[in-house]
Amino acid sequence: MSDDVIAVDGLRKEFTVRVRAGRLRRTKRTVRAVDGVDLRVARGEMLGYIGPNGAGKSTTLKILTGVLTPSAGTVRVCGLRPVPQRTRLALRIGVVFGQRSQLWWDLPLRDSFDLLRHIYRVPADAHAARLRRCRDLLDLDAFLDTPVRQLSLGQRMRGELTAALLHGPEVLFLDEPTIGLDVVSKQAVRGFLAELDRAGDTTLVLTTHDLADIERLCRRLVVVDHGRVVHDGSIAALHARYGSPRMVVAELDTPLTVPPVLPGAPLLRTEADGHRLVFSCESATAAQVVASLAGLATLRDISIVEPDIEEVVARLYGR
Ligand SMILES: Nc1ncnc2c1ncn2[C@@H]1O[C@H](COP(=O)(O)OP(=O)(O)OP(=O)(O)O)[C@@H](O)[C@H]1O
Repeated sequence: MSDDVIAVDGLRKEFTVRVRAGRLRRTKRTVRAVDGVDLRVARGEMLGYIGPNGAGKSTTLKILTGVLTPSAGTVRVCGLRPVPQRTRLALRIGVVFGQRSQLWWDLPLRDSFDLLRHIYRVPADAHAARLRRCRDLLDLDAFLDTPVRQLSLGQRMRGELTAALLHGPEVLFLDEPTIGLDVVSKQAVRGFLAELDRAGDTTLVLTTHDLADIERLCRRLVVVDHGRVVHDGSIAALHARYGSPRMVVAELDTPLTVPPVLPGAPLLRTEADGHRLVFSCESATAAQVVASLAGLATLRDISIVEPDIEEVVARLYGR
């Protein structure tokens, strides 16, 4: 039996929207938000789900969590059909939607956690152990007794993560969990998710516009655009497929009088009055670039710059 906790085949979702057609008339138009997505996520995987605005990420997450009914295709999460088996599914998944809260606005955070324990009927010792772990890893103690409405966004997000995990879900869905957070809170959230991933018993699906989240957390990246999957694989595979070469930055003792021409590695730019040369390793390896250059100049220092994921993704979205 396969151990996929998420199995999606031929998923489509269409919305009918009314648009103005002249001063008084309105006509209907169909928006295809998800257009034939196939996806398998294995137990314990951590998946980054990214794409430009309007690509269909939130719609897909809403379908996976049973909030929206698909127009076509089959969806199984923990072996369940999300909409018809929504109540059973709720016990097995956790959801953090950056824009929406599952906490009680006027209650202290601690009371929200207590209410959730009753709603999900979590045994007291399991609840206490999970809360203990979240308190430690997310540094909650300073604001556990503060009403939710008085929390900063970063504090609230740490509370949301805890709330989503107290019933011990098998899958955690996170929609933009670091949006709007300051650097410290972002680090806290990322550190916590990395720890959850290391522990290996929770499957994580994360949508984000912050590619640093993806780089730090996800081994697997799914890129969607116009409702379709355009890449599914590692970040390294993304770089390899969309051709973003590494760069070699060479510091020279003395600038060269003629710009060097190296096979397979065009010179991108010259900096520091010719003391620094930047090459792109198009078809040459970094080692070959360094070897060729060493025959032409005295090298003081060499560094290899890995391609920037932002650039690759921007290129991919622009296609
Ligand atoms: N309830 C709705 N009614 C009509 N159209 C909708 C609805 N929800 C989403 N859409 C449309 O479906 C498409 C996909 O939207 P979705 O919110 O899934 O994208 P997204 O990838 O999450 O975008 P973002 O990164 O901006 O959050 C968009 O064109 C959006 O306008």
